[in-house]
Amino acid sequence: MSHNTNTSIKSAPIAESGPWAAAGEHPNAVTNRFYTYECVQEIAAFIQRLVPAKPELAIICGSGLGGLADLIVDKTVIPYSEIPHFPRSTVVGHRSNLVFGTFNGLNVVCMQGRFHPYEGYTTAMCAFPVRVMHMLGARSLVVTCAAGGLNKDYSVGDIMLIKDHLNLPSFAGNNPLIGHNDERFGPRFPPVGHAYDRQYIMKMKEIAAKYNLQLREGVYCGLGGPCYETIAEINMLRLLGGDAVGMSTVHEVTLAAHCGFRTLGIALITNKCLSDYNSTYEAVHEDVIRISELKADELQQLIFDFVNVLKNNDLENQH
Ligand SMILES: O=P(O)(O)O[C@H]1O[C@H](CO)[C@@H](O)[C@H]1O
Ligand code: HPA
Repeated sequence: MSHNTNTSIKSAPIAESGPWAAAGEHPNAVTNRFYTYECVQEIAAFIQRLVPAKPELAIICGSGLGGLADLIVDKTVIPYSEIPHFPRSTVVGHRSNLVFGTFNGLNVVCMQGRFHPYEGYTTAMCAFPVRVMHMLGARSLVVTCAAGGLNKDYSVGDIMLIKDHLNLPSFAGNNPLIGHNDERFGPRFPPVGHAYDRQYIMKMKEIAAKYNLQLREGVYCGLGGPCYETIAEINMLRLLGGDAVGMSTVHEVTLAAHCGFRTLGIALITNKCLSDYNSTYEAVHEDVIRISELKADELQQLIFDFVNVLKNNDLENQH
């Protein structure tokens, strides 16, 4: 009896790679769950051979917001599939390219497509490109995402600057920094209370004011997904102080804070989170993409102008 059980486990190494990986059919068929410092170095060296110019700003594009990368000039586009050890984006609205070039005159690296835990990647795998971009030389990060509006004052299409986050997977022991800490990346116990740079937030508000645009400022709740929230969960997140909810960003910003990035987080409110049991509305990804694409120009303009702040070094406490 026990012999048979062992035999069947051996022939289907689920813990290693999953049955789909054995068949080689699933895009997430990855077995390496951790990226060592040496692995990040290998990836950075590979990229540097293709793109010698040092990026100063890293940008991560959220769902439906990848059009920003198309505005980069003198571009080098490296598909994730051509970068050693890189995962692939599998979600509609996320392309799978690392794009280098200049944006408003500044050297940038842009993730045109991100990775989410619900795609089957660990949070460490989802976030590790942040370390690659840091190793390439970037010290400022702009993270964008689509999010549901928990705050009842918010409307669809609002742009929310993220002032803080609730990393809910981390509450359940799912933090990208779990495991061996390589001090070359950052400290074992990193502070994250100021993960979202206050000066960047203030500068972005000033920029928006020039366009008579009122930006929201709030707390982003990061969940694992892929289900949108139940009504009870929406009510709970509101009680916890959440203003917007999504399935990304928090693990990326955690690694960014760990390695010392200054980060600006921008959430586009693509749908309202309704807590009325009589309402028939449900969030759907098609709406998320549609609203993101509708508002992309506005967001791109704000980030374009924000680059002037970085170029002119128009900041205090630059570290
Ligand atoms: O956070 P981004 O990648 O913008 O995407 C958001 O949109 C998807 C749900 O519609 C989820 O992946 C959620 O996190
Ligand atoms: N919930 C979670 N993630 C999201 C949502 C939402 O309502 N909208 C866009 N991404």
